[in-house]
Amino acid sequence: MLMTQAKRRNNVMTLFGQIKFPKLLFFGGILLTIGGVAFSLILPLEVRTFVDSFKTHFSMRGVLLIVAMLIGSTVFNMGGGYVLGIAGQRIVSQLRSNVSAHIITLPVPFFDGHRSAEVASHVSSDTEKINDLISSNVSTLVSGLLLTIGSMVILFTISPLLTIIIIGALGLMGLVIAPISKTQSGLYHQTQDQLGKYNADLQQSIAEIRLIKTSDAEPAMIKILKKRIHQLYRTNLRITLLNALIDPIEFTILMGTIFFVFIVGGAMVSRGTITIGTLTSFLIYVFQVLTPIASVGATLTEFRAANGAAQTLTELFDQPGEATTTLSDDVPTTSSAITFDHVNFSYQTGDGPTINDLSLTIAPQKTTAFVGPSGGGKSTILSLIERFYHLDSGTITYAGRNVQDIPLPQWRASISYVSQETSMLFGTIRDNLVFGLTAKPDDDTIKRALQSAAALDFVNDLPAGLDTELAEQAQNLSGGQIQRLMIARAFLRPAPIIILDEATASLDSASEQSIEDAIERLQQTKTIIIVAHRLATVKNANTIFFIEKGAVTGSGTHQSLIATHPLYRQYVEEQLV
Ligand SMILES: Nc1ncnc2c1ncn2[C@@H]1O[C@H](COP(=O)(O)OP(=O)(O)OP(=O)(O)O)[C@@H](O)[C@H]1O
Repeated sequence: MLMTQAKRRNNVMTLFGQIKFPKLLFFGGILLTIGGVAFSLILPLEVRTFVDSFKTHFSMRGVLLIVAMLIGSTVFNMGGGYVLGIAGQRIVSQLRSNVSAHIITLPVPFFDGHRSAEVASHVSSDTEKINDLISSNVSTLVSGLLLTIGSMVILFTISPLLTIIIIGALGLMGLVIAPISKTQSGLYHQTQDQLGKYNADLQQSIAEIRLIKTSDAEPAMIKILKKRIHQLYRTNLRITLLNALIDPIEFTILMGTIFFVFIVGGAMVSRGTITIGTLTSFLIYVFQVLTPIASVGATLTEFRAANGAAQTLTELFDQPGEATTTLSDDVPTTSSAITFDHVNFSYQTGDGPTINDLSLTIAPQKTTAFVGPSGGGKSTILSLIERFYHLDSGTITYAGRNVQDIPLPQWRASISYVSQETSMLFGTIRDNLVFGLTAKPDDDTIKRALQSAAALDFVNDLPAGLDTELAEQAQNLSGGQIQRLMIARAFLRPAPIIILDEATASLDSASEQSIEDAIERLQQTKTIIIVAHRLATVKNANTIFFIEKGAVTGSGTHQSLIATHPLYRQYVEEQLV
């Protein structure tokens, strides 16, 4: 299951609360279906008159009336099905767009706890299940229900005894099918989860294909995938078994009932209680009632499948998203100090605190660096500045104002973030450089940013320049080239704070030097925050904080730390800085 807590409620109806329900289309479709049902209900009465007229004459008028009713019922049912289908598509497309938008607003901790491909698989396949339900099954259910009620009323006026036989058959059908359909529903939910896990593993293996090959892990990965496929196969086998049971059971009950009605009805005809026409019309009603009732089992199963799918989607909607107020002009343009005041923070993994009573000030229009042993909490400090996580206690202030009080979009717009991961999207180099910018810069501005990031030369050398399409994960560029593009992207954002998290790790020394020069120029107007393992990258920083176990164990310039911090000095000696 995507989320752990299953709730007792009608998930499909809860899900409809998330959208603007297309009432006009829905009720229009139902009205047309009712029209179709009305024709189907009158038809057997006309057949009765027609059959009974055989004794005296052959009624051509009767034939024409029956044909007209058949056409009427077909046209109305088609119209009803089509209009309800449109309503279904509207609902599903709204659901898809709402759930996609909601996922994008979910906070970072949600993604720490869920595999992205699993979530994506749920969203696409679960909405498809709702689509199946609305576009095909709602009209079947509505017409089946109306036809059954209408037919039963008419049947009762024709022959209460025969009607009781049919009610008995219906009860039997319900008793047999209800438990099967309930089991099927649970199994459908299970397959959705298993499919999600299989998709996640498959996507991960494709994304990490180089790692798999270099680790000689093909057999192990194939084994994992086969295990997932086997689980899915076993669940689907159980569904297949239940499907195989349902149809013959329904057919036997249907045929048995018709045979029984024939016997009892035949006896009534021979005694003269009813006419042959009445028996014929009765049998047509029986078909009309039992056929939808037989498919009610399948429809209910589909409804349960959709309900299972809807459960995952409602749970997804229940996850609170981050505030996404629209960006106003209130974006800070000048730099101010960022101050951590007794900040404590732990990840939800329960591994204890990652940041311990951290107090420090990042000076405006200066370069501040964080260094220290791996796992010490440097990237976490950056995530806290970005407000990816909530603090356990303490405050982070900007210009004396608690950053929690600054609207999130405004705060994020104040920061250009270059992460350790090579974050490039599909599209051209230009698309990637201007990603997220509301005012699209012209080519000259883009080229200046590329120049500052020491990326202009290689972009110019590409066959299509700025319009070069990037492969998945930008595999057609080198690690250093991607990093330079990410830095250029940060330079293009009009943000007063620039965060570089190991952003220059894969650069050659010439590129690194030109980026250091660019940073020095930027520092006149912006606050630069750098995390780096290579001390050569940070030795010119105005302040360096040495972070160990989530706390500052030393701070100052490169020279002062060499003098005061033995571990820093040891790093310097090891790295020959
Ligand atoms: N998303 C996360 N969920 C749970 N724990 C995390 C998460 N990110 C980091 N941690 C843990 O928090 C601790 C600090 O990690 P962090 O990445 O901040 O360290 P770092 O100093 O930046 O390390 P490095 O220099 O290796 O990048 C580590 O123990 C890490 O395992």
